[in-house]
Amino acid sequence: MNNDQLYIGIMSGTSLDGIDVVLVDFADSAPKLLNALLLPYPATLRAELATISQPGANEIERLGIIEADLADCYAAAVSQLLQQSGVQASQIEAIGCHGQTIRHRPNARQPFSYQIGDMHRLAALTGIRVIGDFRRKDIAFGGQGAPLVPAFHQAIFADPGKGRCILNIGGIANLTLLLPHQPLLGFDTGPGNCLLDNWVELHRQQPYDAAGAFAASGQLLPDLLLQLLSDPYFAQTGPKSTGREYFQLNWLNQHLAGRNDAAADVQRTLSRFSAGTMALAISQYPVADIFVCGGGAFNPVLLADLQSLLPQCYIGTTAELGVAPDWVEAMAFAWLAYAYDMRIPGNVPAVTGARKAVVLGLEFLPC
Ligand SMILES: Nc1ncnc2c1ncn2[C@@H]1O[C@H](COP(=O)(O)OP(=O)(O)OP(=O)(O)O)[C@@H](O)[C@H]1O
Ligand SMILES: CC(=O)N[C@H]1[C@@H]2OC[C@@H](O2)[C@@H](O)[C@@H]1O[C@H](C)C(=O)O
Repeated sequence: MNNDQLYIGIMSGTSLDGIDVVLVDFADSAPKLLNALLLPYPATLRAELATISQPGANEIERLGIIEADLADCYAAAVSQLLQQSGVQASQIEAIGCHGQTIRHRPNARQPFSYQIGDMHRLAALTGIRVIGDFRRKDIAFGGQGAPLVPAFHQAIFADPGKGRCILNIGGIANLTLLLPHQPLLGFDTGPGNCLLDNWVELHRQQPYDAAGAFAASGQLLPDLLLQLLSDPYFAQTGPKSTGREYFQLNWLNQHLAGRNDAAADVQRTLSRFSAGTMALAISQYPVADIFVCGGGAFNPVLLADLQSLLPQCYIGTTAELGVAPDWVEAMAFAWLAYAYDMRIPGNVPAVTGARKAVVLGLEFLPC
């Protein structure tokens, strides 16, 4: 008899670097990560996604094509994962697929968050049931629709003895506060890598600042730093969430207007700024240990800035808790699919601001 409870999680985040896909077994009380891979986006699709993430012409026509292209890429990632795992599609209970966020407007007159990718097509191509559309139900119940990973972080990373923070540094950074005898909390702190990526792409034609080398070559600009930190988002208390459509080059250029700084100095300052916004948020809570996940875990300049601002905290990565930082978010979406099947609520009202905890997601069948 086979007691496996195999789920696939697919995350394609705000950095637009590609598709993280993981195979997870939920048969035991601790979820087991069996296999994982990153499929980079083809350059043309990445460019299309970056364009459609901002208002532009002919959007509906372009969207239809991009949704199908995305499903094809997700299906290719699933196929590679199954092949390298020696597992058949028929052995998988379901795929939990986040989709690609192209707009997140939780505070609009009519709030919405839009994740694209044709989930019907993904189900048809893989022959596997897909659970998608995780954010809109939380918004329907008055929530921000994000962040959604705190419930999963609590399920696998909670420590009954010590105040723990799980800090995901993706394009946008979000944290989960696992504090003994206190309710689960979490929110988006603001930019993680997104402005660093934008700036290094503009000035060095690189998709990201590998190991923070460009930032390390510059000098901190304290007046610019103070100005960036004055954005009202950072003074707001949670529930709160944000997106790349807000923290992007236009936002930065407004702050740089009338200045003539060296590009490396701006990069140095952006690193300290991202770390500063995270440190400001964490310092409000009794946190002893911080475990970082997401691509920011591979930026030693960013992590050193964070450590210098929070000298009282231990800072490590989730690898120390048994999950490599690259795969935590995709695992969370495998878990959300599992939670859908088990009728476990995926949102946390104290985190998103929703009126109630609800089972998240929508099912797409391959038959
Ligand atoms: N070796 C490295 N050096 C510096 N930065 C890195 C390195 N590897 C990854 N990164 C950063 O991590 C980013 C990717 O992170 P990640 O995949 O966690 O983001 P995401 O999931 O797309 O975003 P989000 O969590 O906001 O949805 C890259 O764009 C880059 O900025
Ligand atoms: C709208 C959206 O896609 N938000 C993402 C983004 O990336 C990080 C941060 O902003 C977080 O709020 C969220 O992703 C994670 C997976 C979440 O929902 O918990």
